[in-house]
Amino acid sequence: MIVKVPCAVIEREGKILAAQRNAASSLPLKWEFPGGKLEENETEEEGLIREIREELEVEIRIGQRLPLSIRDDGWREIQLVPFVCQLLSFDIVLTEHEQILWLFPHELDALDWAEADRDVIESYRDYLQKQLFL
Ligand SMILES: Nc1nc2c([nH]c(=O)n2[C@H]2C[C@H](O)[C@@H](COP(=O)(O)OP(=O)(O)OP(=O)(O)O)O2)c(=O)[nH]1
Repeated sequence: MIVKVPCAVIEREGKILAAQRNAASSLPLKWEFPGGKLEENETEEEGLIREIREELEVEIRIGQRLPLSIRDDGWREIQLVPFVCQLLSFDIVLTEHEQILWLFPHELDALDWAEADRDVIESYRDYLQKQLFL
């Protein structure tokens, strides 16, 4: 079974939003990019906008799609689909996460990320590097 999970690399003033999963979830207290599994007949973008509304109660604008990061759970393959995003509203309310942090790209490594997210961080840094030469 393949499970697609769009997630948001949300940028603001050069920092990125990192979110800590709650203690009762799968991957308890691991850090992740907010997002979640798609519902039936949803596009990746629709699902991501819905999940961010549910989890953070804010609106986003979706930008560049980054490469998939795949994690094999044994019984399912999680395909993390990261998108670089901007906030369109700013009053974040946490409904599911333990906490969030805004960190500069070089600070991200210090957190205990969900395994699949390490590749996302790498892809994001590659993306930033390319932006410099546009
Ligand atoms: N949203 C999100 N999920 C991630 C990331 N990295 C990562 O391995 N995952 C995993 C955790 C979950 O197993 C799945 C996302 O599922 P979800 O957020 O919609 O719901 P869930 O905790 O109820 O999922 P589940 O494992 O209980 O099925 O993807 C990430 O950066 N963001």
